[in-house]
Amino acid sequence: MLTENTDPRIIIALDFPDADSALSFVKPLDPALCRLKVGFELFVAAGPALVEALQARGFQVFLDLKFHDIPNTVASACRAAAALGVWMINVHAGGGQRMMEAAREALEGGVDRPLLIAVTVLTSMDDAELGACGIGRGVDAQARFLARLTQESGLDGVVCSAREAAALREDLGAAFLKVTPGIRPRGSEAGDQKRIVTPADALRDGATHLVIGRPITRAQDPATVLADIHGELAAVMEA
Ligand SMILES: O=C(O)c1cc(=O)[nH]c(=O)n1[C@@H]1O[C@H](COP(=O)(O)O)[C@@H](O)[C@H]1O
Repeated sequence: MLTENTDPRIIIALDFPDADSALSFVKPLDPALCRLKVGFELFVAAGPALVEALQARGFQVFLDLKFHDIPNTVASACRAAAALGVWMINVHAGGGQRMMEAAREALEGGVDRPLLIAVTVLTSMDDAELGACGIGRGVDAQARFLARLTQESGLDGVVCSAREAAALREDLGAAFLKVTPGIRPRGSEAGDQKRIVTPADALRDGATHLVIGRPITRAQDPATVLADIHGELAAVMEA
């Protein structure tokens, strides 16, 4: 049997409308082979009870609520998220250094505190879209800039595209987490993602965790797609 008991680097994005569909989806999945990401849609619909139900089934949960507000509000939200016993939480790096430091300080001293990471530039954006928001330096430079700010604020890592992972490994080291959505196995549809990368290339370029949603959640046989991706990653690690 395929196992990766220590630190499954694949995080499945559970973008489902309600608890029942999420729980029936995870039934055939092995918690040794993946973690689960609960985002806005599912958390708004199903709340902390769903997070607890997933944890009771043995899964570690990344609560992806991308907090972005004044420092005091974000710190309180992070404290509330940590109380759920989740594995990872996130904020937007664009909230600034004081906001990120407040988030980190809110988690200090907790037993088994969640990992805290910050979103740099969304993987759905390209240079043109970023430029239209008034940021003309381009996606690569902006992601590097915000990742450095995140490290200086004392966080554990960033959410970025795997396209930026190699540069961030160079800038900030291999241990700084690079959690990469926009992963697309060869032949799967990009959807709304602009900066996509295959699982093998992401790992090769220094992604520490791969967030994968629709290519697994919309597959006919999700457990087989997950096993195939593990096979692709194992080949990179053995090479
Ligand atoms: O923070 C995230 O997880 C995130 C950041 C980002 O820049 N891009 C991004 O796609 N995500 C999330 O990653 C998941 C990607 O899902 P798929 O595009 O279906 O693989 C979604 O749940 C997004 O909310």
